[in-house]
Amino acid sequence: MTASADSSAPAPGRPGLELRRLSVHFGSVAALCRVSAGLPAGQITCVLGENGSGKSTLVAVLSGLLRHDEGQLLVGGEPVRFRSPRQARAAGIATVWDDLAVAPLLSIWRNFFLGAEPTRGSWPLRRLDVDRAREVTVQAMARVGLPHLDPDQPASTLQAGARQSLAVARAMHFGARALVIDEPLAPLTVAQQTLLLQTIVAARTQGLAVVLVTNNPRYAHLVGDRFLLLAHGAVAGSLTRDDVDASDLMRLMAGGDEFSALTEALTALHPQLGDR
Ligand SMILES: Nc1ncnc2c1ncn2[C@@H]1O[C@H](COP(=O)(O)OP(=O)(O)OP(=O)(O)O)[C@@H](O)[C@H]1O
Repeated sequence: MTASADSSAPAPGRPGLELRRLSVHFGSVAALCRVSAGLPAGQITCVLGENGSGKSTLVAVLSGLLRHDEGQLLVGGEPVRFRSPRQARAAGIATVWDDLAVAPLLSIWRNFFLGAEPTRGSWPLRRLDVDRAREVTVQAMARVGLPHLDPDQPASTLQAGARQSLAVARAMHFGARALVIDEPLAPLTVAQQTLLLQTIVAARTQGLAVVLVTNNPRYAHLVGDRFLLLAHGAVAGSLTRDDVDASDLMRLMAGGDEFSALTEALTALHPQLGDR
């Protein structure tokens, strides 16, 4: 499997997420200002923008760390306002953080289940089904591009990229409807990036709504189906893969006036686009 976008039809999934005129303020600063966007199931939506454009704020809202103060976040068509990350997870939104919370000394399979281990037998003789846990972990990791993994290795032996894959495999196994990935800040090797992209594509193929926050347009263009461009907390463009190529995205990301001018030019070229 390559890291390029997979054109095969995604598996039918549950409805994705939608933002409707969603705003978040910090005092007088509008970190997000009336942002409307669909984040559909079975598609990878890349959120792009300069520093301070509102990307982290969007991740915080989706993952339940921050509450929006105006507008709506719809999950499967239902408006929600999360009070905690636990509520976001319960609604099926899995967030993969850069500084991923893995328990480094625990085995990979322990990290995979973290409190949801399979058991066998019935009470009072119920006990952990370690063989099953190992088997499920190996299968789930293979689905995201890491076959033949030793599930007994400590999670600390996984490299960056593979640690994100573990979190994604876990989210897919436990039935998440959406996956939010904040691009790793640490530089990844080409192999690590390829693995992460494979993992993201696997989640899309399983029908999850994938939201990938990145500063890297080339990276985004490799896998993205849709591109949500933020500038100063507002939507500066909402484009599909057919509307832009990698160099358009790169120029859009170049910043400042060029960013706005090119967004306007692209929007004019595609009158059906704009603030969707
Ligand atoms: N806790 C906060 N208190 C006050 N202002 C904040 C807070 N968090 C973010 N902001 C402001 O909200 C705006 C959006 O910030 P945000 O961190 O979401 O942008 P970003 O696109 O993620 O930037 P970066 O790529 O640098 O992380 C910025 O103007 C920022 O200064």
